[in-house]
Amino acid sequence: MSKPGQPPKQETDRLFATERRPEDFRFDASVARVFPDMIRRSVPGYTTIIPMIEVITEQYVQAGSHCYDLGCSLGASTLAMRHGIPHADCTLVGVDNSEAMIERCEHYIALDDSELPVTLRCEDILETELSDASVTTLNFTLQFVPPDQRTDLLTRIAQATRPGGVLILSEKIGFDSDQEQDIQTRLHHEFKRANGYSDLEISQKRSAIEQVLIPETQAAHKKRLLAAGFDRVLVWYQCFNFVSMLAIKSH
Ligand SMILES: Nc1ncnc2c1ncn2[C@@H]1O[C@H](C[S@+](CC[C@H]([NH3+])C(=O)[O-])CC(=O)[O-])[C@@H](O)[C@H]1O
Ligand SMILES: O=C(O)C(=O)Cc1ccccc1
Repeated sequence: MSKPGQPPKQETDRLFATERRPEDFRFDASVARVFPDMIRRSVPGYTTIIPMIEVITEQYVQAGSHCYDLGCSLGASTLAMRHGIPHADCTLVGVDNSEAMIERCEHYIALDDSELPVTLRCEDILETELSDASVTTLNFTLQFVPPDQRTDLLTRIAQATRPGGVLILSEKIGFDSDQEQDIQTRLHHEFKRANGYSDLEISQKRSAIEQVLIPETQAAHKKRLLAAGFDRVLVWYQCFNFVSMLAIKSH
């Protein structure tokens, strides 16, 4: 790994460029090494969503509260939250169960010049302790949690959230209409092609994530967020089949 003060070495994502045996996608060391390049070239809107997480955090963070970034990977959303928190008495916690991600994330946090302390936990977000929260982020993480465990997690988040607090939830979504599903999937694949991915890379990645990234419709997400204890849910961003929602707990 890199020395303190130096950024971890980042590589271009070529993980699916040559023929591989079919295997489920995992957040291991080879993914962590290419992750900034992979997510920027694969998720339409990611480069807009990250700076907006700072703006939303600034709007909803409360003095003396806890802020959580669940599934923080290398800390892009964690750092956006950090820059949006003006209170020195807030606690910011990043959680990810991939050791390779957390290890590299520590370096990025150390290189950032904000003074707010960040606690990183290498833990399962289904088990991590949550309390007294004002802003929680699930930036493209819930999609990797098995669907039958999503309600429990969102209920725990809602219960831990103060009145007036929020959850920022970004997800790859699915559509009820097969026609819309086909159009949005095609546009997403065109986005990847425009970013230099080949047809082989697109199709091998698609097979690798099929069993681990389970999209749901926007309606299913809204319904679950309300059932979990949030009072208002709105979509603040959509690009093709990728959306970001804001779930708000009333005062
Ligand atoms: N049960 C779990 N417990 C803990 N971590 C988990 C779990 N399941 C998945 N993860 C972690 O969630 C992260 C999802 S990536 C988030 C991007 C980041 N938010 C960003 O804004 O750059 C999104 C993507 O790759 O599409 C990975 O680091 C997993 O290890
Ligand atoms: O690459 C894709 O096709 C995606 O749907 C997004 C993605 C981004 C990073 C890891 C897994 C999935």
